[in-house]
Amino acid sequence: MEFTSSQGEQRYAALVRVAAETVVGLDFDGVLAPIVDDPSAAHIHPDAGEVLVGLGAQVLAVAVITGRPARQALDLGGLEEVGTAMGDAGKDLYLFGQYGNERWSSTNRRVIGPRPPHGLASFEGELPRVLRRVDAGEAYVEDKGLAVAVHTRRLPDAEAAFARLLPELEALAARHDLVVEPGRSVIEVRSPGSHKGTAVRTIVEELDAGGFLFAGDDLGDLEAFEAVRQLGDDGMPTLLVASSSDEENALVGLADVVVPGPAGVLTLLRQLTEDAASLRA
Ligand SMILES: O=P(O)(O)OC[C@H]1O[C@H](O[C@H]2O[C@H](CO)[C@@H](O)[C@H](O)[C@H]2O)[C@H](O)[C@@H](O)[C@@H]1O
Repeated sequence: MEFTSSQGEQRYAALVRVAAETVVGLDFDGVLAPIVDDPSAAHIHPDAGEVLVGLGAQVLAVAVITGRPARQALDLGGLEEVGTAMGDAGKDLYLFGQYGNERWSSTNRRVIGPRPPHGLASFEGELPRVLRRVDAGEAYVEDKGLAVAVHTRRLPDAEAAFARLLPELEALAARHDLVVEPGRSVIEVRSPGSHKGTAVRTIVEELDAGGFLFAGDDLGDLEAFEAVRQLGDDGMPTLLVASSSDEENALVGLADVVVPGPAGVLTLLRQLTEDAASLRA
């Protein structure tokens, strides 16, 4: 792992000391699951389950905080099983789906969430015409129940299509009281209000956490980074981890540690597990 400064290294050491009170918050795509062309074909890294269960034994809790619908993340990640194994060891796995709009935990195994926002159905009705108008009629449209994600990754010139689409979708979303969440070759349209920073603050308060690690890779993780940085400014030991890629580096300059993709995230979490166990022994 590559610390971005000596302060980052000190933050890691401080977090190890409070591991038993620490919540580890993890994004899903790009952090636990490698990025693939087809969103429905994403899978959690093969080592993730074992790493998360080992980590769970050393920390207060593990929380997956994702833009995915909670049910989808549970299925693509095998997270029900991970939650069961953590539960057997007396620890909990938490899942915040759709940017904090949905919740699931290994103790309460139901996905809880709101109804779709007013305006989403009419937005979807107008979407095909807008896509065709900017020559993006072939974009993959992911219906997420509470949101819609327009993916450009599989279009011939994904970057140009993204640039043409963003202002159009911002305008259409605004007309339907919705907001856009741009990401890696994706523009998501959803209700305003909730974001990953809200999820971070919620779990800190609920569990009375004494430390926080968050790992992210994309623009949708910025609010979580801001929330964790605020916790750090207020005196809590924290660590911000950027899972790096060639396509998005917005988090790199804000992170304490930069790691190469999901494999790098898991290496760091293994190290944290070992260091926390050694200190406790
Ligand atoms: O918050 P996350 O867990 O990072 O979820 C954000 C979005 O991830 C998914 O899209 C991303 O991953 C796909 C599969 O690797 C990739 O094809 C796409 O280009 C990425 O943007 C997911 O499809 C979205 O619904 C999530 O909101």
